[in-house]
Amino acid sequence: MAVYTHLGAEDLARLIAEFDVGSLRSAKGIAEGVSNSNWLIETAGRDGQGARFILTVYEERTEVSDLPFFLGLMDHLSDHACPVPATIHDRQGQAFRTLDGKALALIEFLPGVSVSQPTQGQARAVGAALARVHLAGGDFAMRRANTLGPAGWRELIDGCGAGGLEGIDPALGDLVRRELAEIEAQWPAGLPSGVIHADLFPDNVLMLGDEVTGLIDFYFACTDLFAYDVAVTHAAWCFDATGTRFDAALSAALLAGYEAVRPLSPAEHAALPLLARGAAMRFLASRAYDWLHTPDGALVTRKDPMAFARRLQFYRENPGLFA
Ligand SMILES: Nc1ncnc2c1ncn2[C@@H]1O[C@H](COP(=O)(O)OP(=O)(O)OP(=O)(O)O)[C@@H](O)[C@H]1O
Ligand SMILES: N[C@@H](CCO)C(=O)O
Repeated sequence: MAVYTHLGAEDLARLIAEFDVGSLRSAKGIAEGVSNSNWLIETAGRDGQGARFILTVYEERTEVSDLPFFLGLMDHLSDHACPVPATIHDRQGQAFRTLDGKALALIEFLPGVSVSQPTQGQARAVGAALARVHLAGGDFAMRRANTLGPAGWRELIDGCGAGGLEGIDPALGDLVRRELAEIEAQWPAGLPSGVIHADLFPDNVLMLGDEVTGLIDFYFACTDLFAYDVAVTHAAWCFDATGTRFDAALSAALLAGYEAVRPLSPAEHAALPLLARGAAMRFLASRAYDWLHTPDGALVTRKDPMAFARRLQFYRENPGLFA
């Protein structure tokens, strides 16, 4: 359950009074999510008709110094007609506050649910929404380096320690070392870049039918290659949860949706096979690290690194996939 911080009723009421959203009516902890603590907040609203918000308390994984980028980007994309929640600024105009040493933000509530078995129509809509984010980020002034690019993957893998990967699966160490070296050596330079989401998994997309109603969780967003973001989204959407079954129809729909809004250049197309191996490596590395470092008895469910080792192998064995 992802509510790591305890906030009493009085704390919450005092906190909500710092925003012009009406008085607190209810607050319920949200079980989904692993990084931060989230509550669904109901208030009287400015007009007394009721209003809903998400309250996020940022835990260790989110650097407070990155919040101006993340929250500024959400506001920017929301202003540019992307389905992204805006942040509610407090009465002093601040996008985030601190309480007991932790940063927190009040965020617009968006309707919709996260799908677990996407349809082609939904994959197409997600591709189009991603392309809109890439275009709308064009005049966002702030930059943030991708801390989970190739150098960050190597750090995570090194952090798994001698024999760590083999403890997860006997063949994992060899696969990762060989792939990491190849991906690093061939990583493309000079492709179009800008603001990317970098973690657009189904659980970070809210949908109603085929409509994308919310893109959330911008806490890995950064400045990097657009085509890498396409590859991340491809790896996240086009396989079953175990990474065993690739769905070619979802893949075609996702890419067609993206290209209907922002066509990929020939160089971006050519780079996709390698970028997809990189995307699989990114989640394999963070999941393997977490797998080995999450204490027994922790409240969060560890995510299976092998689901991305299988994707990595699939991308490696099918370089013609994006042709
Ligand atoms: N703006 C929003 N509108 C509606 N629901 C939201 C919104 N933001 C978050 N949620 C709900 O809260 C849940 C947890 O949010 P989120 O995924 O951002 O948590 P997290 O712990 O930061 O993420 P992660 O698990 O990816 O690290 C989501 O699955 C969604 O149900
Ligand atoms: N979306 C990621 C978690 C955030 O990095 C995963 O499924 O591993």
